[in-house]
Amino acid sequence: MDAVLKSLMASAKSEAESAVPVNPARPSREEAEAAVRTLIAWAGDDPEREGLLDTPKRVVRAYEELYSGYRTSADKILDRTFGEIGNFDDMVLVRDIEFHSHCEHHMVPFIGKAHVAYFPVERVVGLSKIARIVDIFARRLQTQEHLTSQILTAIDEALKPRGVAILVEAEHMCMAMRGVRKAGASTVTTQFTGVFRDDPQEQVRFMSLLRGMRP
Ligand SMILES: Nc1nc2c(ncn2[C@@H]2O[C@H](COP(=O)(O)OP(=O)(O)OP(=O)(O)O)[C@@H](O)[C@H]2O)c(=O)[nH]1
Ligand SMILES: [Zn+2]
Repeated sequence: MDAVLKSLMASAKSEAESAVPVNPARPSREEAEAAVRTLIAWAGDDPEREGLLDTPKRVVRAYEELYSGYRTSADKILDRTFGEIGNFDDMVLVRDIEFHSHCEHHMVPFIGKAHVAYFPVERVVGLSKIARIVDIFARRLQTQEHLTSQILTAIDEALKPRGVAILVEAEHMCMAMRGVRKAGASTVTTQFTGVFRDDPQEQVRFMSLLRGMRP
């Protein structure tokens, strides 16, 4: 295997875990565009025809956005917290955080919603930051399980709350558009820490709040 590719793969692995992803072996934009031209030709079309001439540029720009999570640190997002919460010591739940990610097996989208709850200790984080954390990890190559645990761990480590609960539901296009072709099948993953893990009653409350009071 080519050395650049090898080091790319090694750094991509460490990036997925680290707070500030760094990839010293990142290919140039021109190399990325050339790779898109190769894939177009391999699919069977002519990359030189008019309609496809600008496509490699567009695809690389789209990748910049879809995979922007490799260049953002979850720690930075969560480092601003607010202390004026009075006597509040109960669950904060952010429901229905929609996300788009790409499965690391086929690089096709999986699309769904994340629901995240935590029990703050003295300080809370801005609600939008929970959604930003979901986006950071969603905008990487993922499995749904890894996405679920990365979001949970980032919140758990940064806020040190009494507990974190997460439920992710998604439809995987690799199952809908190709392979087994089961459109409409959804995958649900959950993970709990602290009081959510230790107290089944809190898991029940989390699940009922997810279902309850829908507009
Ligand atoms: N656990 C898990 N599996 C996933 C996820 N996204 C895709 N997959 C599965 O990854 C598996 C890859 O299986 P392979 O047998 O290596 O690849 P494949 O021959 O393309 O598999 P098929 O999709 O069954 O055609 C498939 O079963 C996918 O459904 C995910 O987020 N989590
Ligand atoms: Zn897949």
